[in-house]
Order: sequence, then structure tokens, then C-alpha cells
Amino acid sequence: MNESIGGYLAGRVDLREQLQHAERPIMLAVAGDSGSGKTTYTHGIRRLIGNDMVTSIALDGYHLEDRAQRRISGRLPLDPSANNLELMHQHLSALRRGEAVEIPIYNHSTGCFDSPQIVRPAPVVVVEGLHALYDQNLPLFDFTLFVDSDRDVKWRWKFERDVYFRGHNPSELENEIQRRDDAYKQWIDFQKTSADVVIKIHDSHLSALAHQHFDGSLPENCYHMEIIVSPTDLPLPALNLPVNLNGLTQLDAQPFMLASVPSSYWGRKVNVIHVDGIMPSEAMQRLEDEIMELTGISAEVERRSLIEASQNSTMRFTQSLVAWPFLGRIWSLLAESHPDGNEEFDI
Ligand SMILES: Nc1ncnc2c1ncn2[C@@H]1O[C@H](COP(=O)(O)OP(=O)(O)OP(=O)(O)O)[C@@H](O)[C@H]1O
Ligand SMILES: O=C(CO)[C@H](O)[C@H](O)COP(=O)(O)O
Repeated sequence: MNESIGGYLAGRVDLREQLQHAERPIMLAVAGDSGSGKTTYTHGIRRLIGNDMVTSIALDGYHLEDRAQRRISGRLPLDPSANNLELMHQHLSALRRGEAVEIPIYNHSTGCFDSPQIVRPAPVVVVEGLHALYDQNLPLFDFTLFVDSDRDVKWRWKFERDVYFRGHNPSELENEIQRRDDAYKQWIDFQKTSADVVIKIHDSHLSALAHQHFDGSLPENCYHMEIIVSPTDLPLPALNLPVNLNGLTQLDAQPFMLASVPSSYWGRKVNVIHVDGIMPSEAMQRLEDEIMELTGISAEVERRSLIEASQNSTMRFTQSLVAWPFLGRIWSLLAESHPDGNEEFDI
């Protein structure tokens, strides 16, 4: 497989074209707590492959109770027995076979279930949910992610979003958030041990690295992110990140850190990529251009990049770091079946 991916990429095959002719969809699963950033951190995948190539499924539709029923029963949605995991598995299996499925929909604005919706799988299916990486589902996925935000960060995001956009009562939410801590440890957290990539998000560490006094200024939404990836020997193409070294010594130098640390994580060898501060936006743009060049979807992507220009460059960088090993997995699946990249592939 490793030799063939080089030949495959050398053939400069249009990734989108190949995915459209695939026998079955590529299945990506993202697990993590509510408000941890699952949708946010898979955004790079949508951006770099094209939204039209991706179907997203939220597993919240498989809750057995709506918000009002949960208020009475006292059950939390994190409890696996409060979800129809069997139906979820059947539906995910059908999607993997490329079949359309009528999936249940939970509406967070109303706290009620909407009518089920027919979902036809696009070439890439992104499955997001609390229990996405439960054992029975793992064989269905080609790539798995777990988003592991620090408690304080996660609850800050969740509280703000749930109160302003999901109509939650602040004091009820405060109560629920306390109760969710133990449930998270019991039923959700362990899924990180089987994920291909784990994203950890903490408040920025940069000021702690300063001598005597931190003199920089960090924007409000500045985080220290760790991307934990299993090292690969896939001969993926070089990706260059041009950083202007001169910029590091200028008066207006912005605080930024990038580090790669080989480590162990739950008995596995991993590389931990640390990102913190403000990534220079030209460097980010050049990196995205390189990825776009490789995936051959530039026109499509450029249009969307404009729409997303408001996102900060460090966030986009992290999204690309998450998307890159996923693209590597797709390339290796394609190469495995058709090293010359010319025929319909059968994965
Ligand atoms: N890096 C970030 N900076 C600022 N806000 C963020 C960041 N990541 C996520 N958020 C905010 O946190 C909230 C939750 O993020 P997101 O929707 O990605 O989480 P989720 O895990 O998909 O949530 P759920 O499963 O509950 O729908 C959003 O309002 C989002 O804007
Ligand atoms: O853990 C969750 C997954 O997102 C939500 O709390 C669950 O889906 C219920 O939603 P809501 O709190 O909006 O009623």
C-alpha cells in the first residue's frame, strides 16, 4: 500500500472525481461531548473536500427522550441507555453500504424531535455524536476523531451557545452541567482511546512561557490545541509552512507556537502537535493553497474560503491539521485499490 500511494499521487488524480465514483462512501466519525467543538474542528474537511461532497449526520436524533421528557426522567443524553444505539448502528451500516436512510432528527432549538429525514450518503459521510465511537460502530468507520476540550473551555462554549441559540434556561443548564461531569467520565471520555486523531483544547499557555511578564496580546478566542496523531509511514507529499523568521524579531511580533512531541498515549505511539497563539495568516493561506493544489479542488474551495475569512487563522490551521491525516487515509484507500488512479475504486 505504501508504495502505491506515491504512484497514486504522482498520477495527480482528481480526488473529488475519484470519490464520486467510489463504490461506497468514506465514513468519518467524530465523538466528543456536547459543545466540545466537533462541528467546528471538522470544518477543514468540509472546506478542503467541498461541502457538496459531504453528508453530515448528527446522532442526537437517536436520543430516546426529548428535553421535556428528560426533565421528568432525570436521565442524561450521555447515558447510552437513553439512546437507540441499535437503530443507530443499523442506519450507519446502511449508509456505509451507500443506501439512503430515514434518520431521526432532534431539534435543539425546540428541544423536540422533528420529522425524520431521508439522507442519501454523499461520497464522504461525517457522523458526529456523543457515542459515535462505541465499539459496535468502529468497524464501520474509515477514520475516527475525538474532540477532548478542557472542562472549562467546553462549558463556556456550551453555556453561551445553549442559552443564546438553543433556548436553555441558564440556571437549569448550570445544574445539568454539574451532573454531566461524572456521566462524561463514565460514558463518553473512554472513546478517545480508539480514535485515529484526538484534539485537545485548553486555554492558551503562551503567557506562562513568558519571562517575568507576558507582554504580548492574545485575542479572546485563543487556545492551546493539541492534535494527537498516530505517526504514519505513508509517503504523503511534502506540505510547506512558510514562516517569515524576520517576523519573529520585529517589534510587532505576534505570539505563536508550533511544536511536535513524540509521545505515548494510552499505550500507543503518537505525535502530539501543539499549536498556540496567532498563526501568521499568510502562512496559513499558503498552506491551504498547497493542500488545495494537491486535492485539485481550488476553485470550489477558494469561494468558500472567502465566506470563512472571519475565522481566525490558528483555527483554520488546526482544521487543516485535522483534515490532512484524513486526506492521507482517503489517498491510501484509493491507492490500495487502484494504484494508477484511473479506474473506479472498490474500497
Ligand atoms: N476554537 C473555538 N473558538 C471559539 N468558539 C468555539 C471554538 N470551537 C468551538 N467554539 C464554539 O463552541 C460551540 C460548540 O462548538 P461545536 O458546535 O463545534 O460543538 P459540537 O461538539 O459540534 O456541539 P454539539 O454536539 O452539542 O452540537 C459553538 O458555538 C462554537 O462557536
Ligand atoms: O449532549 C447533547 C449532545 O449534543 C445534548 O445535550 C443533547 O443532544 C440534548 O440536546 P439539548 O440539550 O439541546 O436538549
